Amino acid sequence: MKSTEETLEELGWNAFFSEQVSPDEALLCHPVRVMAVHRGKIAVAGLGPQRFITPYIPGALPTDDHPTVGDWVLVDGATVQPVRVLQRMNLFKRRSPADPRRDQMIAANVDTVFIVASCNQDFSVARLERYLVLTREVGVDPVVVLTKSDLTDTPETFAAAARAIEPGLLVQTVNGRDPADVAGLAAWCGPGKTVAFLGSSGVGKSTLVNSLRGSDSIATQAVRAHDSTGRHTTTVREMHRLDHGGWLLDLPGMRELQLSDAATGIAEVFDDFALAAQDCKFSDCSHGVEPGCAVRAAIEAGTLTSERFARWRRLEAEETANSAKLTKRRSR
Ligand SMILES: Nc1nc2c(ncn2[C@@H]2O[C@H](COP(=O)(O)OP(=O)(O)OP(=O)(O)O)[C@@H](O)[C@H]2O)c(=O)[nH]1
Ligand SMILES: [Zn+2]
Repeated sequence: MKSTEETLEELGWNAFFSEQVSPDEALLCHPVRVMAVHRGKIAVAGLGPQRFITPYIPGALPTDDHPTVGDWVLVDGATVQPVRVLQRMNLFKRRSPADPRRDQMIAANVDTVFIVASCNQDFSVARLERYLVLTREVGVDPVVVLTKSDLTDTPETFAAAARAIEPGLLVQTVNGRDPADVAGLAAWCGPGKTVAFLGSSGVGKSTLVNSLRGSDSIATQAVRAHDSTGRHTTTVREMHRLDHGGWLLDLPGMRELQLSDAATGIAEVFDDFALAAQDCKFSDCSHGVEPGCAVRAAIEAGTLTSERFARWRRLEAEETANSAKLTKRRSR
Protein backbone atom coordinates (compact mmCIF):
# COMPACT_ATOMS: atom_id res chain seq x y z
CA MET A 1 0.00 0.00 0.00
CA LYS A 2 1.20 3.47 -0.81
CA SER A 3 0.95 4.87 2.69
CA THR A 4 3.52 2.55 4.22
CA GLU A 5 6.70 3.97 2.73
CA GLU A 6 6.75 7.53 4.05
CA THR A 7 9.99 9.30 4.75
CA LEU A 8 10.73 10.12 8.37
CA GLU A 9 9.91 13.78 7.68
CA GLU A 10 6.55 12.83 6.21
CA LEU A 11 5.92 10.96 9.44
CA GLY A 12 6.71 14.04 11.53
CA TRP A 13 10.42 13.59 12.24
CA ASN A 14 12.10 16.89 13.05
CA ALA A 15 15.05 18.47 14.88
CA PHE A 16 13.35 18.10 18.27
CA PHE A 17 13.65 14.33 17.89
CA SER A 18 16.85 14.01 15.87
CA GLU A 19 18.74 16.05 18.48
CA GLN A 20 17.97 13.37 21.03
CA VAL A 21 19.83 10.67 19.13
CA SER A 22 23.56 10.43 19.78
CA PRO A 23 25.93 9.61 16.88
CA ASP A 24 26.63 6.22 18.47
CA GLU A 25 22.96 5.43 18.75
CA ALA A 26 22.39 6.53 15.17
CA LEU A 27 24.83 3.83 14.03
CA LEU A 28 22.97 1.04 15.80
CA CYS A 29 19.39 2.23 15.98
CA HIS A 30 16.66 3.48 13.74
CA PRO A 31 13.77 5.81 14.64
CA VAL A 32 10.26 4.62 13.90
CA ARG A 33 6.89 6.21 14.63
CA VAL A 34 4.19 4.31 16.46
CA MET A 35 1.19 4.32 14.13
CA ALA A 36 -1.08 2.04 16.12
CA VAL A 37 -1.17 0.37 19.49
CA HIS A 38 -2.68 -3.07 19.77
CA ARG A 39 -2.80 -5.46 22.64
CA GLY A 40 0.74 -6.75 22.98
CA LYS A 41 2.12 -5.15 19.83
CA ILE A 42 2.60 -1.85 18.06
CA ALA A 43 2.52 -0.96 14.36
CA VAL A 44 5.50 1.21 13.41
CA ALA A 45 6.45 3.13 10.26
CA GLY A 46 9.73 4.60 9.06
CA LEU A 47 11.66 1.42 8.39
CA GLY A 48 10.25 0.08 5.15
CA PRO A 49 6.63 -1.02 5.06
CA GLN A 50 4.60 -0.56 8.22
CA ARG A 51 5.09 -3.53 10.50
CA PHE A 52 4.26 -4.89 13.89
CA ILE A 53 6.87 -5.07 16.62
CA THR A 54 6.80 -5.79 20.31
CA PRO A 55 6.08 -2.76 22.54
CA TYR A 56 8.25 -4.14 25.31
CA ILE A 57 11.59 -2.49 25.98
CA PRO A 58 14.12 -4.92 27.43
CA GLY A 59 15.13 -3.81 30.92
CA ALA A 60 12.58 -0.98 31.14
CA LEU A 61 10.90 -0.36 34.48
CA PRO A 62 7.11 -0.03 34.79
CA THR A 63 7.70 3.66 35.54
CA ASP A 64 9.82 4.17 32.41
CA ASP A 65 8.29 5.52 29.25
CA HIS A 66 6.53 2.93 27.17
CA PRO A 67 5.41 3.46 23.58
CA THR A 68 2.04 5.00 22.89
CA VAL A 69 0.51 6.01 19.58
CA GLY A 70 2.30 8.97 17.99
CA ASP A 71 5.54 8.22 19.80
CA TRP A 72 8.96 8.13 18.22
CA VAL A 73 10.83 5.01 19.30
CA LEU A 74 14.41 4.00 18.63
CA VAL A 75 14.61 0.39 17.54
CA ASP A 76 17.68 -1.82 17.39
CA GLY A 77 18.75 -1.99 13.74
CA ALA A 78 19.44 -5.74 13.97
CA THR A 79 16.60 -7.07 16.13
CA VAL A 80 14.02 -4.31 15.48
CA GLN A 81 13.27 -4.35 19.20
CA PRO A 82 12.47 -1.03 20.88
CA VAL A 83 15.40 0.49 22.71
CA ARG A 84 13.85 3.66 24.09
CA VAL A 85 11.03 6.12 23.60
CA LEU A 86 12.24 9.55 22.54
CA GLN A 87 11.23 12.50 24.67
CA ARG A 88 7.79 13.72 23.59
CA MET A 89 6.74 17.15 22.39
CA ASN A 90 3.56 16.53 24.37
CA LEU A 91 1.46 13.72 25.77
CA PHE A 92 -2.30 13.33 26.18
CA LYS A 93 -3.07 11.18 29.18
CA ARG A 94 -5.83 10.68 31.68
CA ARG A 95 -6.30 8.98 35.00
CA SER A 96 -6.90 5.32 34.38
CA PRO A 97 -10.62 4.60 34.91
CA ALA A 98 -9.64 1.26 36.45
CA ASP A 99 -7.02 2.67 38.80
CA PRO A 100 -6.95 6.42 39.49
CA ARG A 101 -3.47 6.13 40.93
CA ARG A 102 -2.19 5.46 37.44
CA ASP A 103 -2.11 7.50 34.29
CA GLN A 104 -3.22 6.07 30.99
CA MET A 105 -1.43 7.37 27.93
CA ILE A 106 -3.71 8.37 25.07
CA ALA A 107 -1.46 9.86 22.37
CA ALA A 108 1.83 11.68 21.94
CA ASN A 109 3.43 14.31 19.70
CA VAL A 110 0.41 16.21 18.44
CA ASP A 111 1.13 19.45 16.54
CA THR A 112 -2.36 20.95 16.53
CA VAL A 113 -5.63 20.32 18.32
CA PHE A 114 -8.76 21.28 16.46
CA ILE A 115 -11.28 22.29 19.11
CA VAL A 116 -14.56 21.74 17.30
CA ALA A 117 -17.87 23.45 18.09
CA SER A 118 -20.84 24.30 15.90
CA CYS A 119 -22.47 27.59 14.91
CA ASN A 120 -25.84 26.84 16.48
CA GLN A 121 -27.64 26.80 19.83
CA ASP A 122 -25.12 24.25 21.17
CA PHE A 123 -22.32 26.82 20.93
CA SER A 124 -20.93 27.52 24.39
CA VAL A 125 -17.98 29.71 25.30
CA ALA A 126 -17.67 27.85 28.62
CA ARG A 127 -17.24 24.54 26.81
CA LEU A 128 -14.66 25.99 24.43
CA GLU A 129 -12.75 27.30 27.44
CA ARG A 130 -12.70 23.84 28.99
CA TYR A 131 -11.23 22.28 25.85
CA LEU A 132 -8.74 25.13 25.67
CA VAL A 133 -7.65 24.52 29.26
CA LEU A 134 -7.04 20.87 28.43
CA THR A 135 -5.12 21.75 25.28
CA ARG A 136 -2.99 24.37 27.03
CA GLU A 137 -2.30 21.97 29.89
CA VAL A 138 -0.89 19.44 27.43
CA GLY A 139 1.01 22.19 25.62
CA VAL A 140 -0.41 21.80 22.10
CA ASP A 141 -1.40 24.69 19.83
CA PRO A 142 -5.18 24.95 19.47
CA VAL A 143 -7.26 26.02 16.49
CA VAL A 144 -10.96 26.54 17.14
CA VAL A 145 -13.03 25.16 14.27
CA LEU A 146 -16.65 26.30 14.15
CA THR A 147 -18.68 23.94 11.95
CA LYS A 148 -22.12 24.27 10.37
CA SER A 149 -21.36 27.78 9.13
CA ASP A 150 -23.86 27.01 6.36
CA LEU A 151 -26.70 26.78 8.88
CA THR A 152 -26.42 30.37 10.14
CA ASP A 153 -26.52 33.81 8.57
CA THR A 154 -24.04 35.10 11.12
CA PRO A 155 -21.07 32.74 11.47
CA GLU A 156 -18.92 35.78 12.29
CA THR A 157 -20.85 36.36 15.52
CA PHE A 158 -19.83 32.90 16.72
CA ALA A 159 -16.26 33.42 15.55
CA ALA A 160 -16.04 36.75 17.38
CA ALA A 161 -17.29 35.17 20.62
CA ALA A 162 -14.63 32.47 20.32
CA ARG A 163 -11.87 34.94 19.48
CA ALA A 164 -12.74 36.96 22.58
CA ILE A 165 -11.63 34.04 24.79
CA GLU A 166 -7.92 34.61 24.23
CA PRO A 167 -6.01 37.26 22.35
CA GLY A 168 -4.60 35.72 19.17
CA LEU A 169 -6.70 32.55 19.35
CA LEU A 170 -7.05 31.05 15.86
CA VAL A 171 -10.68 30.57 14.88
CA GLN A 172 -11.98 29.14 11.59
CA THR A 173 -15.58 28.78 10.49
CA VAL A 174 -16.35 25.95 8.06
CA ASN A 175 -19.06 23.97 6.43
CA GLY A 176 -17.67 20.58 7.37
CA ARG A 177 -19.55 18.85 4.59
CA ASP A 178 -17.87 20.92 1.90
CA PRO A 179 -14.33 19.63 1.17
CA ALA A 180 -13.45 22.91 -0.56
CA ASP A 181 -14.31 24.81 2.60
CA VAL A 182 -12.51 22.33 4.86
CA ALA A 183 -9.41 22.83 2.72
CA GLY A 184 -9.03 26.04 4.74
CA LEU A 185 -7.63 23.78 7.47
CA ALA A 186 -4.97 22.34 5.14
CA ALA A 187 -2.21 24.49 6.61
CA TRP A 188 -2.29 22.39 9.78
CA CYS A 189 -2.72 19.05 8.01
CA GLY A 190 0.25 19.02 5.62
CA PRO A 191 3.05 16.44 5.34
CA GLY A 192 4.53 15.51 8.70
CA LYS A 193 1.85 17.33 10.70
CA THR A 194 -0.18 15.54 13.35
CA VAL A 195 -3.59 16.82 14.37
CA ALA A 196 -6.19 15.71 16.89
CA PHE A 197 -9.83 16.67 17.41
CA LEU A 198 -11.66 17.59 20.58
CA GLY A 199 -15.33 18.49 20.76
CA SER A 200 -18.69 17.35 22.04
CA SER A 201 -20.85 14.77 20.36
CA GLY A 202 -22.66 15.94 17.25
CA VAL A 203 -20.58 19.04 16.51
CA GLY A 204 -19.31 17.47 13.30
CA LYS A 205 -15.92 15.92 14.08
CA SER A 206 -16.47 12.80 11.98
CA THR A 207 -17.80 14.90 9.12
CA LEU A 208 -14.67 17.08 9.23
CA VAL A 209 -12.39 14.08 9.47
CA ASN A 210 -14.05 12.47 6.47
CA SER A 211 -13.68 15.66 4.43
CA LEU A 212 -10.02 15.91 5.44
CA ARG A 213 -9.34 12.28 4.62
CA GLY A 214 -10.81 12.70 1.17
CA SER A 215 -10.00 9.72 -1.00
CA ASP A 216 -8.62 7.80 1.95
CA SER A 217 -11.91 7.74 3.80
CA ILE A 218 -12.74 5.54 6.74
CA ALA A 219 -14.12 2.86 4.44
CA THR A 220 -11.04 2.67 2.25
CA GLN A 221 -8.35 3.12 4.83
CA ALA A 222 -9.22 0.78 7.70
CA VAL A 223 -6.32 -1.04 9.27
CA ARG A 224 -4.27 -2.69 6.61
CA ALA A 225 -1.71 -4.14 8.94
CA HIS A 226 -2.40 -7.80 9.48
CA ASP A 227 -0.95 -10.08 12.06
CA SER A 228 1.10 -13.12 11.09
CA THR A 229 -1.97 -15.28 10.59
CA GLY A 230 -3.32 -12.78 8.07
CA ARG A 231 -6.30 -12.01 10.25
CA HIS A 232 -7.47 -8.46 10.65
CA THR A 233 -6.54 -7.31 14.10
CA THR A 234 -8.58 -4.98 16.24
CA THR A 235 -6.90 -1.64 16.57
CA VAL A 236 -6.94 0.07 19.90
CA ARG A 237 -5.56 3.43 18.82
CA GLU A 238 -4.09 4.54 15.53
CA MET A 239 -2.98 7.40 13.32
CA HIS A 240 -5.06 8.05 10.22
CA ARG A 241 -3.64 9.51 7.05
CA LEU A 242 -5.08 12.83 5.88
CA ASP A 243 -5.44 13.88 2.27
CA HIS A 244 -3.05 16.81 2.69
CA GLY A 245 -0.24 14.51 3.86
CA GLY A 246 -0.65 14.86 7.61
CA TRP A 247 -1.93 12.54 10.30
CA LEU A 248 -4.96 12.36 12.48
CA LEU A 249 -4.67 11.00 15.99
CA ASP A 250 -7.77 9.90 17.86
CA LEU A 251 -8.16 11.03 21.44
CA PRO A 252 -10.59 8.50 22.87
CA GLY A 253 -11.45 9.16 26.48
CA MET A 254 -10.51 12.83 26.36
CA ARG A 255 -14.08 13.96 25.83
CA GLU A 256 -15.48 13.66 29.34
CA LEU A 257 -13.72 16.87 30.19
CA GLN A 258 -13.20 16.15 33.82
CA LEU A 259 -10.66 18.74 34.72
CA SER A 260 -7.98 17.62 37.14
CA ASP A 261 -4.29 18.47 37.33
CA ALA A 262 -5.20 21.36 35.06
CA ALA A 263 -4.13 24.34 37.15
CA THR A 264 -1.54 25.44 34.59
CA GLY A 265 -4.03 25.22 31.74
CA ILE A 266 -6.60 27.25 33.66
CA ALA A 267 -4.03 29.92 34.53
CA GLU A 268 -3.06 30.16 30.85
CA VAL A 269 -6.56 30.41 29.43
CA PHE A 270 -7.59 32.82 32.18
CA ASP A 271 -4.31 34.67 32.38
CA ASP A 272 -6.15 38.00 32.60
CA PHE A 273 -7.68 36.84 35.89
CA ALA A 274 -4.52 35.14 37.13
CA LEU A 275 -2.65 38.38 36.49
CA ALA A 276 -5.20 40.59 38.23
CA ALA A 277 -5.28 38.22 41.23
CA GLN A 278 -1.58 38.86 41.80
CA ASP A 279 -2.52 42.37 42.95
CA CYS A 280 -5.08 41.20 45.51
CA LYS A 281 -4.13 42.26 49.03
CA PHE A 282 -4.27 38.67 50.33
CA SER A 283 -2.40 35.95 48.47
CA ASP A 284 -5.22 33.48 49.21
CA CYS A 285 -7.93 35.97 48.23
CA SER A 286 -11.18 34.25 47.24
CA HIS A 287 -12.22 37.39 45.32
CA GLY A 288 -15.38 37.47 47.42
CA VAL A 289 -15.72 40.03 50.19
CA GLU A 290 -12.08 40.55 51.14
CA PRO A 291 -10.76 44.09 51.18
CA GLY A 292 -8.22 45.01 48.53
CA CYS A 293 -9.42 42.49 45.93
CA ALA A 294 -7.92 43.49 42.58
CA VAL A 295 -10.11 41.06 40.63
CA ARG A 296 -13.36 42.59 41.87
CA ALA A 297 -11.92 46.03 41.32
CA ALA A 298 -11.16 45.12 37.68
CA ILE A 299 -14.70 43.81 37.20
CA GLU A 300 -16.13 47.00 38.68
CA ALA A 301 -13.86 49.05 36.43
CA GLY A 302 -15.11 47.04 33.46
CA THR A 303 -11.71 45.65 32.38
CA LEU A 304 -12.81 42.09 33.28
CA THR A 305 -16.32 40.69 32.91
CA SER A 306 -18.36 39.04 35.65
CA GLU A 307 -19.50 36.29 33.22
CA ARG A 308 -15.93 35.23 32.57
CA PHE A 309 -15.19 35.57 36.29
CA ALA A 310 -17.99 33.09 37.04
CA ARG A 311 -16.65 30.59 34.47
CA TRP A 312 -13.11 30.94 35.84
CA ARG A 313 -14.31 30.31 39.41
CA ARG A 314 -16.31 27.27 38.32
CA LEU A 315 -13.33 25.68 36.55
CA GLU A 316 -11.01 26.45 39.46
CA ALA A 317 -13.44 24.95 41.96
CA GLU A 318 -13.89 21.84 39.84
CA GLU A 319 -10.16 21.41 39.36
CA THR A 320 -9.50 21.80 43.10
CA ALA A 321 -12.22 19.31 44.01
CA ASN A 322 -11.18 16.70 41.41
CA SER A 323 -7.49 16.95 42.16
CA ALA A 324 -8.11 16.63 45.91
CA LYS A 325 -10.35 13.60 45.35
CA LEU A 326 -7.75 11.91 43.16
CA THR A 327 -4.92 12.67 45.57
CA LYS A 328 -6.95 11.05 48.34
CA ARG A 329 -7.64 7.98 46.23
CA ARG A 330 -4.02 7.82 45.16
CA SER A 331 -2.78 7.83 48.73
CA ARG A 332 -4.92 4.89 49.76
N1 LIG B 1 -25.09 21.52 7.52
C1 LIG B 1 -24.03 21.01 8.14
N2 LIG B 1 -24.15 19.85 8.79
C2 LIG B 1 -23.05 19.34 9.41
C3 LIG B 1 -21.81 20.00 9.38
N3 LIG B 1 -20.91 19.26 10.09
C4 LIG B 1 -21.61 18.18 10.53
N4 LIG B 1 -22.89 18.21 10.12
C5 LIG B 1 -23.94 17.23 10.43
O1 LIG B 1 -24.07 17.17 11.85
C6 LIG B 1 -24.34 15.83 12.28
C7 LIG B 1 -23.31 15.39 13.33
O2 LIG B 1 -22.03 15.34 12.70
P1 LIG B 1 -20.89 14.27 13.13
O3 LIG B 1 -19.74 14.50 12.22
O4 LIG B 1 -21.45 12.91 13.19
O5 LIG B 1 -20.57 14.76 14.62
P2 LIG B 1 -19.44 14.20 15.62
O6 LIG B 1 -18.83 15.38 16.27
O7 LIG B 1 -18.50 13.29 14.91
O8 LIG B 1 -20.29 13.41 16.67
P3 LIG B 1 -19.83 12.14 17.57
O9 LIG B 1 -19.45 11.05 16.62
O10 LIG B 1 -21.06 11.82 18.37
O11 LIG B 1 -18.69 12.61 18.44
C8 LIG B 1 -24.34 15.01 11.01
O12 LIG B 1 -25.67 14.83 10.60
C9 LIG B 1 -23.57 15.83 10.01
O13 LIG B 1 -23.95 15.59 8.69
C10 LIG B 1 -21.73 21.26 8.69
O14 LIG B 1 -20.68 21.94 8.65
N5 LIG B 1 -22.86 21.70 8.09
ZN1 LIG C 1 -9.11 38.93 45.02
